[in-house]
Amino acid sequence: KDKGAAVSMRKEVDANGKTVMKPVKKGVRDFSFGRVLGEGSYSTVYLATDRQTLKEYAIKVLEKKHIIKERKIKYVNIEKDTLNRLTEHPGIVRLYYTFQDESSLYYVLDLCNGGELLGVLKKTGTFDVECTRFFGAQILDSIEYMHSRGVIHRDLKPENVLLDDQLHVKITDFGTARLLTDPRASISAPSVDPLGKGKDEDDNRAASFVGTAEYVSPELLTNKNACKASDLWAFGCIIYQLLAGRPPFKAGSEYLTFQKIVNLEYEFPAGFPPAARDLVERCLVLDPARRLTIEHIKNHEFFEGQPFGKTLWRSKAPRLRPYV
Ligand SMILES: C[C@@H](Nc1nc2c(c3cc(-c4cn[nH]c4)ccc13)C(=O)N=C/C2=C\CC1CC1)C(C)(C)C
Repeated sequence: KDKGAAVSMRKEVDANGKTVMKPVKKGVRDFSFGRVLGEGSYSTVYLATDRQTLKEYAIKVLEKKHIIKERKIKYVNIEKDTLNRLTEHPGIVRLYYTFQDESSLYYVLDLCNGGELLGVLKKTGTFDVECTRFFGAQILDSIEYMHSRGVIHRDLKPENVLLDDQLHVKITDFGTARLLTDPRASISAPSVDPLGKGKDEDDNRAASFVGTAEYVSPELLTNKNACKASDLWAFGCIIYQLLAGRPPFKAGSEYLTFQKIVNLEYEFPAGFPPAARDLVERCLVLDPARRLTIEHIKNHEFFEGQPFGKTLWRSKAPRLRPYV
């Protein structure tokens, strides 16, 4: 049964003549579908307009046949459970409702008109310190919320950071997230797991899943277990990339990229801002237990004077300027 908030109600008379209100389930016919916004490996995201309210949404469509054939049912359920867990934060793309027809599943979500952060970065090449602080603070605030709800994203990268029409951040793509069974579980370092069996509900996925090469944390490559600190490794890679215009670890093949990561082989371009350099160096630490925590990052010199929490999400985006 699809959860998700029913938005409109209708009157019905029940068996003993009493008038009762019933939620009306939205369906495909309630939307007019527009252009394709993005294509995932198992999904297509369309622009869509609600015919009653004329409100615009993004609708992610997943083909049931394809999901079953590719044995991705677990990923689909993880994504939906994650989206249903992460409901009230401005930095997380919001799931309004879901429905299905005989061929597909439909998720009705926030429309992020600014597209992917990677796309915006490619236009200016790099971001200056002010822009990097603005986007970095929002990504960090969103990671803090995810972790507080027992969610590890595991595949954070500029393609998965979307922007709304105020250029505010919306984190997306939770199919590869790891849901901690006990949300209060503070897995700050990978659980020691000598038998490599994995401990929680997604142990076989934990063992098998690896994120996008350039942003994968060393612990995921060495002992297969991602932890909350893995998202902060990715955060360090993203801060580096916003200022440098390219990720810190990039080689001709995935294998060579992995080698650079586990050997911590990267260097800063000349003129890289010193405070940002110090922050990145303290996030890109091989031992997850020694990596900066979210609290430390918020108090780091690079974010000096940067408001977090509600003020952050009300502030206007700075003009996008390259870091020259
Ligand atoms: C990362 C994702 N790309 C995208 N996912 C979403 C978009 C989105 C929008 C544009 C866009 C808008 N204007 N111009 C471009 C380009 C790519 C998008 C959106 O608006 N709302 C929710 C989305 C995703 C929700 C997520 C829970 C599944 C992939 C490539 C996987 C399809």
